[in-house]
Amino acid sequence: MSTIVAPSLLSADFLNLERDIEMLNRSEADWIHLDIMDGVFVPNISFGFAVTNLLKKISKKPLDTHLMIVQPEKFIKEIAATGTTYMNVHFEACTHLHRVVQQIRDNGMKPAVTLNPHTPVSLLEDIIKDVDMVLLMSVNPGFGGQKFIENSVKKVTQLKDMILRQNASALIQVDGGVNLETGRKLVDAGADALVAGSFVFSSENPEETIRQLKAL
Ligand SMILES: O=C(CO)[C@H](O)[C@H](O)COP(=O)(O)O
Ligand SMILES: [Fe+2]
Repeated sequence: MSTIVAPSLLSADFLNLERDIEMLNRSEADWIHLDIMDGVFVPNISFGFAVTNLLKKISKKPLDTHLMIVQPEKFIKEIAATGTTYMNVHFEACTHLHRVVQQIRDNGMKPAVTLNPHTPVSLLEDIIKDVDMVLLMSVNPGFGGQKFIENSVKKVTQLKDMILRQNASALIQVDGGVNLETGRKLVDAGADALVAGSFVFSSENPEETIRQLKAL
């Protein structure tokens, strides 16, 4: 299976969003990654439902929504209405993660849990069989274009071991500072899906960059 590639819209040109979505539609990208930030969980605010509700009209790719917000359970119905496939909630933002995961599934979406760089993979032992994907942050969430944290490669290996040991089926996704060099290390360690923002959108030929990431 080739690597799943989910370009992050955070680095797109917001004055030409339709043009960039059409480029992603033409490309080999598997999903479109949407970064929603609230200015509380992370020190930045990105875009909200006004944008995501328009995207479903023109995106031909499944949506992968990464919620960097406190109390994500408050917005499950609104997120479901955006037509997203994956709803990624942060482990650090959910007191009752098991309940949130169930509610996401009950609302027709695939639940995914996201870990900050400092959160140990071992904390997923009792939830791994209930989620469809784990998103490991390889930068501190909040901004695109940051430097990859090398310790993330070790976390992919640890997570892969846990998934195999428990006979679980969760995909491993990594987000932050992904390029061909860091992507190679992550895929070799067991990553199934890569998110890439600045590397894709600041390249001269984003479609070719997506193709190269998929070939890793
Ligand atoms: O979740 C995110 C930021 O919090 C983004 O998905 C991520 O940073 C992508 O940007 P880049 O590939 O430029 O690091
Ligand atoms: Fe993200």
